[in-house]
Amino acid sequence: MGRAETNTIAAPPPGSSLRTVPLRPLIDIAQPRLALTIEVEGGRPSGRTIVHDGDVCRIGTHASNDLALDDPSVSRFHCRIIPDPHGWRVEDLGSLNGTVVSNLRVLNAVLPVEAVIGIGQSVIRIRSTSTTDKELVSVTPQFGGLTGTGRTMQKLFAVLEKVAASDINCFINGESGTGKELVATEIVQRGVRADKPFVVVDCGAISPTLVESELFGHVRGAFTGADRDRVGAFEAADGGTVFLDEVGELPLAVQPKLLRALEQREIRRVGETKTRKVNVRVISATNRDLEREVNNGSFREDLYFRLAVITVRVPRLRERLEDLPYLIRAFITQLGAEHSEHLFGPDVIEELSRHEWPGNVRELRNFVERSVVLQNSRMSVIPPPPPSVASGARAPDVDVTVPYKVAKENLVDGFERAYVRAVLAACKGNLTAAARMAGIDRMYLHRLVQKHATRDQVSSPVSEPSSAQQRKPVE
Ligand SMILES: Nc1ncnc2c1ncn2[C@@H]1O[C@H](COP(=O)(O)OP(=O)(O)OP(=O)(O)O)[C@@H](O)[C@H]1O
Repeated sequence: MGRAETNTIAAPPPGSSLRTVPLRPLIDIAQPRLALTIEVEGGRPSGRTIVHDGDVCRIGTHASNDLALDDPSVSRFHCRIIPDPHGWRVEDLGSLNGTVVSNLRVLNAVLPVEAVIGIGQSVIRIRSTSTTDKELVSVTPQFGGLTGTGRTMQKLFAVLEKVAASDINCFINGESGTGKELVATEIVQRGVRADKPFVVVDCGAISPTLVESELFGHVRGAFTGADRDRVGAFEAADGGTVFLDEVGELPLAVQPKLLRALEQREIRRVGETKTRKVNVRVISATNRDLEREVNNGSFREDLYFRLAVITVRVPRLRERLEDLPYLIRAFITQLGAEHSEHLFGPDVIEELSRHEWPGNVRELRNFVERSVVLQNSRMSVIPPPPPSVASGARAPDVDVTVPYKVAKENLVDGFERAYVRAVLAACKGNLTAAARMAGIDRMYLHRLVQKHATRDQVSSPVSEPSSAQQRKPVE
């Protein structure tokens, strides 16, 4: 099992299976390293060099970047360089003047070991290496409810330990199903506010007109249907923590009010003039690219910095395939299905490591559950992912003879109907499983189903286990 004990490679080593993975694996602590030499900065010759160890390297004019450039033609958050199974990848963040590699403007490109990139009037030479002090250290694959053995997850656990010990606002970024909510829960449970209220608000599952009331409450008569006073999430969590899930969905109109709550530590219920003091820690998460949204003006920069005093990035499952056997073992234990370990032999792990996992750990968990139930772990039993998880979705056709608002409503309507139908079909009509797969609140999915009357059209029987939902918008 020697090869199973290092995980600088992405895929689980050949021959690994649940029976053969060590309980305390070893990781190679050598870090990927970038040397960035700024040859030209804002049109002027420079020559300064910075060395960046580890994860994502962010470049732009804002001081919070790993490489902050003095160049007015560079965007605040211009691009980032990300470690990737093929080396390093440069990703443009919707910058105004673009990112150029080998005379080509690129949105997303894998870099050679040595590359020159042009952004604005700056030129940066990038060389990738890795730190030389290789050493193998033993790691615990578990951090509370989070399983992860690879270098990225072990680094994440170390960061979470520090974030939990502090009381600052924290922003969690990662694709859907990577474990952001679990990360938030670990931070809270290990922090000083562990025994205080923890209120979850799923900003993506609330109608935009109701978000303000969900966050800050309202008084009777504030709007049609407000027939009694209502406490919002911030008041309900006083002394504790508010978790703003899908914070990227927060309407622009509500953003200044959230900023005020964070800066002044006071809120105002909708329909009321007096303010109320609150003492709340805010943890927020999104699978959207907030730096890109700041660049294009759909998310306020000042709010972003208030929320993201520290940013925690949760890696995609694809970036940490060495964790597959450990995750599967954890899910099997949670299911009490140890008798099904035989379903995940080396050939199955090998097959799973070739899958893209667009739904990340949630998709893997669903797969393990289904495999245990069906006693079949072949990939062919995985239904195709619902439409939203495809990242490179094609831009829709637009009809400019229809007013913008109507065209948008029609489009959203069609998307909702298609999504609900696909996710229910994928989960054989099980509403709770479908809500979990879609990453939305079950009640919200239920409302969508009613709105589009889609459930009747799903051929499989609908089952609704009575298990309580873990995540609800505040009541
Ligand atoms: N590292 C992990 N170890 C064990 N289980 C995990 C891990 N990451 C995610 N999961 C499981 O995967 C599922 C999805 O996790 P979670 O809801 O935290 O993801 P998320 O990133 O918040 O998703 P979304 O953005 O769609 O809300 C949950 O069942 C969770 O328990």
